[in-house]
Amino acid sequence: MKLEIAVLSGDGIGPEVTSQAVKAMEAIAHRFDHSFTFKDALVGAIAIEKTGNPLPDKTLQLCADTDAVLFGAIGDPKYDNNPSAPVRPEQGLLRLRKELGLYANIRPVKAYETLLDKSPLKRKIIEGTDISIYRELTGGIYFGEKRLNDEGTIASDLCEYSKEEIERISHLAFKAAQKRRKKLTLVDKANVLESSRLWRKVVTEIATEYPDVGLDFLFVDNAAMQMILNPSQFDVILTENMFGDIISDEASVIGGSIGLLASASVGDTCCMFEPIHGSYPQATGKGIANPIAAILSAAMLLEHFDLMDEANAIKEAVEKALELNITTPDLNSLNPLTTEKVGDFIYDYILNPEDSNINFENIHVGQSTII
Ligand SMILES: NC(=O)c1ccc[n+]([C@@H]2O[C@H](COP(=O)([O-])OP(=O)(O)OC[C@H]3O[C@@H](n4cnc5c(N)ncnc54)[C@H](O)[C@@H]3O)[C@@H](O)[C@H]2O)c1
Ligand SMILES: CC(C)[C@H](C(=O)O)[C@@H](O)C(=O)O
Ligand SMILES: [Mg+2]
Repeated sequence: MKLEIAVLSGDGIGPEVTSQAVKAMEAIAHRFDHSFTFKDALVGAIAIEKTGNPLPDKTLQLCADTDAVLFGAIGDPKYDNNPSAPVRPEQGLLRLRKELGLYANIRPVKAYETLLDKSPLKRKIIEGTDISIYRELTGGIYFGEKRLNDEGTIASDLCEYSKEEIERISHLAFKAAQKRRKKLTLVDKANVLESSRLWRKVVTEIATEYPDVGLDFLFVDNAAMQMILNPSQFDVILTENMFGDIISDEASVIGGSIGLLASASVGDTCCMFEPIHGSYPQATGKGIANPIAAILSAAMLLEHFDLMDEANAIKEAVEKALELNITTPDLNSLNPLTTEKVGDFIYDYILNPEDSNINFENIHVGQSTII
């Protein structure tokens, strides 16, 4: 298959982890005889620095013209520490999602067998956890009208949803549940918010079209607690934009690191694949960022194009790396590897999964001098 992919590495650790994802895709192209072309473009703080715009027209055009977007991360303390900065890197990401119509953000959360003892949560609580979070991505409080009065003393962000916005992602979530364990949990705040009451009404109506899927509801505050107390009860979680942002970072604790959580953002015509983490500025250039979230985002890209064997080849390489403890310091404080070395191992394993010559011992040599 021929695919043209826009690569938006962004800021902080974005370029370090995205280059490992590109590398994994190059190994896939080689092994399965595909032609993947990668085209770099600016986004985020680096784009502001170079062009004054967090999402230059050229970048947006490239994303619209290519088959898929591989996104790294955006964000810089320069803007985080200056609340009144007139232009912000995050605006680039939000506009990109909106302009490409990426209304559904799918965030898988999994407790890997080999990492059960690395999570701060107890093994018996997280064992078997396999959740797919469907986060609405182009509506809600993120995109509602924002106001600040002239005195700068009163501010508001409008949380608005239309029936159509709720319907389109709900159908995707129900269809996903049908292929999984047939359970869908709507996470909302319907005891307080009018917008959540509309979500409940619309989702309840749509549920009649999917009689094989069990639907339940959970208030977001309770959901936050259940995620830690009993995460394996969840199958598909459907939720609005901000609740999905928050509970997915929380859910990343189950797997052991946010550096493992990938995502796919899809709409009717475009698609983008991004780790759920941010630009982790403290780690920039240190080689300590976990590249697996970015690499698994590339696997989600392949799945999107029905390249299932290819996606599985990436997932198997990742699982092998985790099994052999070939991981960055977030998962391996004693004998960590650099971002690049983890990427190298995954690259080699994709190319030669059967090759017993991949020297697992050597890969750890000299680590203390690298990190
Ligand atoms: N999609 C995105 O581009 C995105 C997402 C979240 C935050 N941000 C931006 O990133 C900047 C920093 O935000 P933040 O510190 O709140 O969130 P962050 O996700 O960048 O980092 C939070 C913590 O998560 C851990 N972490 C994150 N990525 C990791 C990785 N690959 N490997 C290992 N550990 C990892 C680190 O412990 C880090 O301190 C901000 O400017 C924010 O707006 C961007
Ligand atoms: C950086 C920010 C705008 C973004 C979001 O809130 O969607 C991030 O937290 C994410 O999860 O992708
Ligand atoms: Mg987030």
